[in-house]
Amino acid sequence: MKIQVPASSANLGPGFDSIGIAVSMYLHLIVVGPSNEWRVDHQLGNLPHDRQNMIVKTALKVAPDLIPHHLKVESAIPVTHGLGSSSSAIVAGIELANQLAKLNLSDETKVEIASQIEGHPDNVAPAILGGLVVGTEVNDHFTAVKAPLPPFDLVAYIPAYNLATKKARAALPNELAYHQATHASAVANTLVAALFKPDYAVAGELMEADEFHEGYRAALVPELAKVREIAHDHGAVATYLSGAGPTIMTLIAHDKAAGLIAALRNDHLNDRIEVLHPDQAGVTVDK
Ligand SMILES: Nc1ncnc2c1ncn2[C@@H]1O[C@H](COP(=O)(O)OP(=O)(O)OP(=O)(O)O)[C@@H](O)[C@H]1O
Ligand SMILES: N[C@@H](CCO)C(=O)O
Repeated sequence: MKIQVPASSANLGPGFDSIGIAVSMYLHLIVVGPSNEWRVDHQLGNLPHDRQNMIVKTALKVAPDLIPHHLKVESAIPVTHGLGSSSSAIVAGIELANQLAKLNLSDETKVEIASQIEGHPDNVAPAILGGLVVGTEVNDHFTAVKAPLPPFDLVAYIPAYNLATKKARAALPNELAYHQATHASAVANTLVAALFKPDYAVAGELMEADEFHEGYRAALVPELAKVREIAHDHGAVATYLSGAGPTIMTLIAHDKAAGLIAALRNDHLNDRIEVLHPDQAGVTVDK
């Protein structure tokens, strides 16, 4: 059995902790078979190979009586880079439990469980449902609503350095002044309206008008301003900090992506670049 989970790009500017899009970069979890102990083969650096691995821990949270299995993880999603690697691992763990214990979980239940574990739905909901998703917690449960799929390429500029979500969240203030909070929220509300209409000229402007997090994180990702400036010159829809960073995501028409990449290279922005597409399927299982 093979479980496929997409990476995801959260926030899209002001949609902090609530908006995210699934993208065409994948984690594959291969279930080799039952084993004496949990064993996770992977080439993802220092992550655990035993039951301490986040995928196994999540599966056991959902189905505590699962017998140990030998698993293989093949993932193109860089860890601690703002492409939702932890969410993809959590979603893989939930689906592993779902399949092995035959739980028949609904998408809504998977979103609820994953959001409870991750704390917010912006990465896990698109990783489960696919596409562009807006969600939040209210009255002790999570709600996620799918928006129209943006018809753009997503050019991911992926700096080599890691940026743990914990560190990027520590850069945020504890409080926002009332007038600032209401304005930041109004920008986000209008962005959501534009994404559902859809009106991508309006959405693009609002995606770059975040007041919740990007300003506080700018010093941690110095490339953001430069990439955004070059993207403007090449007709991009918008550039934003993907999740907690350091990946910088640019939404751009397919026929303009190559010109943007050439310009980034010309300006000595030499890090890894991936041209991604929205993933529509979310988590899938190949039995
Ligand atoms: N394939 C994986 N298997 C097991 N654990 C993983 C895997 N990928 C990520 N993790 C766990 O998730 C942690 C990284 O989570 P973190 O939230 O800091 O980064 P991210 O999810 O890549 O970025 P962001 O949330 O900003 O998109 C790792 O340190 C590890 O504990
Ligand atoms: N919304 C989250 C995404 C990473 O978990 C953040 O920006 O911190």
